[in-house]
Amino acid sequence: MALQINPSILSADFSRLADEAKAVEGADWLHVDVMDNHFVPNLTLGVPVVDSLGKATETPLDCHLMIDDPDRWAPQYIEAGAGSVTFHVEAAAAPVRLAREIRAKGARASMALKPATPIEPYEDLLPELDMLLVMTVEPGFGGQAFLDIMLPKIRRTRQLIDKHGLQMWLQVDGGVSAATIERCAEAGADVFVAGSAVYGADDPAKAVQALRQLAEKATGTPGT
Ligand SMILES: O=C(CO)[C@@H](O)[C@H](O)COP(=O)(O)O
Repeated sequence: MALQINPSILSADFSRLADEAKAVEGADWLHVDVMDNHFVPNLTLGVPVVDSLGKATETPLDCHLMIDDPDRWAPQYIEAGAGSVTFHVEAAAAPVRLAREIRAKGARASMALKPATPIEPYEDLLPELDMLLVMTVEPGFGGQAFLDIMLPKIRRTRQLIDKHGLQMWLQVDGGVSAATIERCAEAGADVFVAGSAVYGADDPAKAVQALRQLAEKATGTPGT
């Protein structure tokens, strides 16, 4: 299991996005939070910004769609350069069809669960996915406190992935920091999104390295 750290640009300075993306080169993916002010009560960015960001950095883009109607919009994010597209199961009309379409267009297909959405009803969908995202805050804003009560869901998701012998990744997002990443890693997460813990640090690249070391220490696993 390779551990990955994905800085979230939600906590970056939006007036200098290209520089902020370059500041974390060496991270595995750049996490891009797309919010529409309908699925979540916040508005961030859309397809044209993803298109520009992809041209400004070598780091692949991990686009997290916190939007209504991802079935309609996801393909446009792939065309704009996203290497991984996460849709929320609570918003998707046809999650299996959407995951297959994302893969067919050449991106990694990922599905997210809000804190109150259980994993168990979606066990049979796991083989259709390259990553499952367990939200560890209510989606919508950076800088929120990590929800400890999500640790059992992370553990149960890891057990289901292993039970089916899948190679898919298990991502956590929200409140991930030096204080919480080890618990997430011990519970079985292998992809860690961190916004304020990276962009709130004096040196974002060093913060990425420090988080990686903590996750590796917790699992005894070398990262990528
Ligand atoms: O999706 C979201 C919030 O909805 C996240 O990606 C946040 O951007 C993470 O920020 P921190 O909690 O790490 O500050």
